[in-house]
Amino acid sequence: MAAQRVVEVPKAAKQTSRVRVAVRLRPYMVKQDDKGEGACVRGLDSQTLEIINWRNATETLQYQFDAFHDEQATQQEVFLSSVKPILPHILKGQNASVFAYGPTGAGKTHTMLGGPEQPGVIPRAVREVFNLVKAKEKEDNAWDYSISMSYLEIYNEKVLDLLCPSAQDLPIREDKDRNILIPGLTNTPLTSFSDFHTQFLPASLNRTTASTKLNQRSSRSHAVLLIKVVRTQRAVQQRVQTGKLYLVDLAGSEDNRRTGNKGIRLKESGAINLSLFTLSKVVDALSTGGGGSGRVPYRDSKLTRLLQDSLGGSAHSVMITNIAPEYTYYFDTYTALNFAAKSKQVINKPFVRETVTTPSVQVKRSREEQEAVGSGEPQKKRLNVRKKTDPEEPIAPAQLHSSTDPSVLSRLMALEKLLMGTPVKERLKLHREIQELKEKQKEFESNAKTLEVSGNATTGKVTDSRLAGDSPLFRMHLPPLQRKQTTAARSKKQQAVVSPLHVVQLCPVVKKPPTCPKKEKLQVHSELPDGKENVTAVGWESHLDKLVLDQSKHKILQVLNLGTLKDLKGLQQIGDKKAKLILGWREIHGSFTQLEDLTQIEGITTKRLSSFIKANILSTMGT
Ligand SMILES: Nc1ncnc2c1ncn2[C@@H]1O[C@H](COP(=O)(O)OP(=O)(O)OP(=O)(O)O)[C@@H](O)[C@H]1O
Repeated sequence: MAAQRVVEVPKAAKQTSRVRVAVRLRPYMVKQDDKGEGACVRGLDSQTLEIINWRNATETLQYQFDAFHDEQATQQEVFLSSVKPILPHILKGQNASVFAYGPTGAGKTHTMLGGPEQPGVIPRAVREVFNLVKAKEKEDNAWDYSISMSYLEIYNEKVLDLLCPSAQDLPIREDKDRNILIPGLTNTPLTSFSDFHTQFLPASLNRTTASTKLNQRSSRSHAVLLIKVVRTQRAVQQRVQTGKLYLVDLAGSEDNRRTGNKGIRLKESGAINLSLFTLSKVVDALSTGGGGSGRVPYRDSKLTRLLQDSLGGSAHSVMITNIAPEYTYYFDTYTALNFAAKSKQVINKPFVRETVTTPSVQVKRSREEQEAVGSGEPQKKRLNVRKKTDPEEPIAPAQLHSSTDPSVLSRLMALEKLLMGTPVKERLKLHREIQELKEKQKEFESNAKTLEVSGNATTGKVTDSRLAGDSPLFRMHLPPLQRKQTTAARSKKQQAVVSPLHVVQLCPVVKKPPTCPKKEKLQVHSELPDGKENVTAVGWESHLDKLVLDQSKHKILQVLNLGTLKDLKGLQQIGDKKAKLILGWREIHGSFTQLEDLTQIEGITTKRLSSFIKANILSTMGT
């Protein structure tokens, strides 16, 4: 019978570890922004960046992360500051993960993979793992180390083995100790870095990529490289520790109006956006302590299921959010920054994965080993008995790293969304709730400020304008970040800094006449009786600033693609029947690429569509 026991985890290893978040801004690419409007985002220092506030082009929103890498940052700098520090953990039986997140074309693959001239995080990290193992072996010969790799992609919700491309969709399983396993996935032993190179490069070519309007070689899948380090003690009573390093290049979040995706690209895009949406829900749940319900929706997509160990699980995680400076990317950048800010609240609980076996007794192989088909895994007898963790257990509340309470902010954002499509009489109620949340937020900010003053708040997210005068950032005398040739009215207030998710009244920059079109809004009815179309005045859009108009349309599209039945019914001119038809359409076709797709729904003609768009946009303005 096998003798086994889980070794007591050292106290230090039980410490929680926050997901580190770095943001990398890629250089400006003129081609992608023919209008030459300049950058909409820029760095202020090694942790802080600012982006123009879409609600008021004369203001900027400021974010602070663990690291900010500007457009000049080299691959080496990104690696040294954001990735290298977490690697030693995997030699101690802990998990680590690095994943690149961001809109399509913002530089994720460049960061993770790079090229022969500028190798990215993946080759650098693997080389470093070999260096660390070598140094350990020299320092102490009581342990044997072995390194192996697996490489897979998640494409259209299928798990495909990149080291064995003929393999079919692989299942993701969980063993009794809550370890995530992929039976049948190739696990190749590595003897040196050049060995890795030989295996990895051809496998990378198996990854699914295609050309979209925004990126000639756009990754259409999430690529996950797994480097496993197993160390075995040479003593009679063998201790075996297994550490895993996940290096993940996520597919880009996509706005199909801009990617120009159609057909198969559109289907891929639906799968990509769905899994990234689930990822954001997981992060949301983790950063708000399980959203109150204690359930983290890891199982809702293959990506999150696989990353279960890397987010809120047992790993030391680093998320590198890639962003692009061009105006065309503005809303993607804004969304990515808010997602990244949320990820900072996720707390991981690292622990050592160690087993002890008595070699004289025949050892029963663990399920993981049994399932590692053709793995060529180190042949040492070992059991991966891991300390039991419950990935769906309620999460400890996140530490206060920010002057912005994430739960309040999420709720505010959700309310804003709701407000957009709520009939006038119901808005009063929502307004009241928003007021209350604002109060709560104010209170939270003042608490955070007190913490900052006492030197505790070292990694806050957003700088409040009231703190701006004290901030070193404002001693830099940078010229205001403004869109070139903007149609926005100039305000007397220059470079004010606001908390990004404050609910501010959305008032369009009006060209002529200079008033908000409130009256027109009042003529909008909530749902038109069948057959009677409310044909609205021509040219109303010309009164609104294009940025505001685009943002409003984007918001409507978000509700159409992500909203529940209730959210959909909250939209102007959408009743129960149409809301259900929209849900049905989504089931079959995936996401709406543009609002015009609504005409594919029974009963929505072009005229009705324009009436619908107008009603919903104007109702937002009137709040
Ligand atoms: N820091 C950088 N320095 C120089 N070029 C960069 C940088 N980041 C990205 N690029 C270039 O920008 C283009 C798009 O980058 P990349 O393919 O890495 O984007 P991506 O985020 O992986 O996109 P997708 O999600 O569509 O795969 C590439 O030509 C890449 O070489």
